[in-house]
Amino acid sequence: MKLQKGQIIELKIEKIVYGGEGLGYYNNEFAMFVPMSVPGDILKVEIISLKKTYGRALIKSIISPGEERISDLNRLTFEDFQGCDFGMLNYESQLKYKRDMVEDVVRRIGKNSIVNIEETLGSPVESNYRNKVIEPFSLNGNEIITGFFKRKSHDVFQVEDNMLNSILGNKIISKLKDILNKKKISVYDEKRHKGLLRHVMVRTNSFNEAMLVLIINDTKISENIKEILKEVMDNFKEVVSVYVSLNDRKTNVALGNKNILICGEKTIKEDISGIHFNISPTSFFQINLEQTRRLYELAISMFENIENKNIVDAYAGTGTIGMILSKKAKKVYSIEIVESAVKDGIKTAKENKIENVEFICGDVNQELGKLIKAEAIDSIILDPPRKGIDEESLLNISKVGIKEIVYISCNPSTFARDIEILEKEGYELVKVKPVDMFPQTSHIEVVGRLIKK
Ligand SMILES: C[S@@+](CC[C@H](N)C(=O)[O-])C[C@H]1O[C@@H](n2cnc3c(N)ncnc32)[C@H](O)[C@@H]1O
Repeated sequence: MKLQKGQIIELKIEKIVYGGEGLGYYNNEFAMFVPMSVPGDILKVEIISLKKTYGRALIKSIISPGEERISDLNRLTFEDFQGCDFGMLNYESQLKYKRDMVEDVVRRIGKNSIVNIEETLGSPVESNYRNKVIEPFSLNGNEIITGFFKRKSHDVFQVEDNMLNSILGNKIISKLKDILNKKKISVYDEKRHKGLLRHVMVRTNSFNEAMLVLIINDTKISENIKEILKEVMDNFKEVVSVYVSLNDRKTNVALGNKNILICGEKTIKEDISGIHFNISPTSFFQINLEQTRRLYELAISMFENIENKNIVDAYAGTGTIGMILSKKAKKVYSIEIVESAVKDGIKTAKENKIENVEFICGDVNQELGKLIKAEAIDSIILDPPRKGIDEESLLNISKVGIKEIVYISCNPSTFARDIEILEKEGYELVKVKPVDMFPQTSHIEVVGRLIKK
């Protein structure tokens, strides 16, 4: 029988593939990918798309659950459980499949069949770990809501007490929504490019403090909006910093170019390794604090010896790794493209009396080549965004013969691609450790050590 979109079929899930979806074969031959499914599941699924050789389907009901499925089946909405596309798996299995995904890309894309992929380092905190929450506004009838975009769409679904967000973040957003609903503020409609409320962002820290950023489609801030934000601040002594971000562009990027402090502090603080870091609204900061401490410790332990070494921290963010390294290294050069992050880093270095870190504000693709030609660099740590590293930068590192590289990546595919380039240049990948920064999701961080042969 020819399959059709909308058809409901029975399917047994065989495995989880890279990207996190389950895979089953209809009639033992036609590949069907199913989000939030678990190997061993026998399911009723509805086909939502069909290609020549494969299709995608959503779970309608579970006939018999796979062994690794969590017992609380009621928690699941089947399509996308609170943005937790691995929320249906028990935690141990999440770690196992994440390791397998890293192995898959290192072997397939990185063409490395030798290196041992270690077990995933699990997170000590499995829920409510996000110290940054950013949610789009939407309307449900007349009610202002915030939440998640449905898969492959811009429709928003609301989640009460989201299980990834910090608990304080959830409370602040909930209060803000109450006030906005009372005041009947308009919500941004991206098709018409009209309406005010675009996103809300809340950063929280380990001192139980919060930064609130309201992102609006406007070029100025009305008194009404200022009053609303002050009311939120009056309700939460934890809120130490309030911003409005003006974003009147037609864009998917949440934060605008102008971020205006309404009240409180310019930055929120966080402590890692006894250093108090400063974080502005637009600066990158790792979202799972407890696991970040372990990630940094692991990455730094992968250097053979940092004492008296000159080290580059490329893609430095607010300078976290570089400043921890600077406790033992001779000198650290931190390269970062976002100006606010560099400013935060310079402020942190000053406040913590760190004098052997030099910040370079610019694009790694240009600045790294210049720096390593000018200075004798012993080692480098790379922590790029998802798209990975420009090939020219990798070739530059190799040309000057830097002996050891520690590479942190939040995207194993681009990590594997870059590793292959470095291996062709005479580097050997000697250690790979997946680190779970994002429990309940299929995202996985990976740290690798490379040495020049
Ligand atoms: C994954 S974050 C890592 C930040 C930092 N190492 C940390 O752990 O907080 C990547 C950083 O690279 C920066 N970035 C992205 N593209 C860049 C480029 N071409 N040159 C320099 N920095 C870049 C981003 O702004 C972000 O701060």
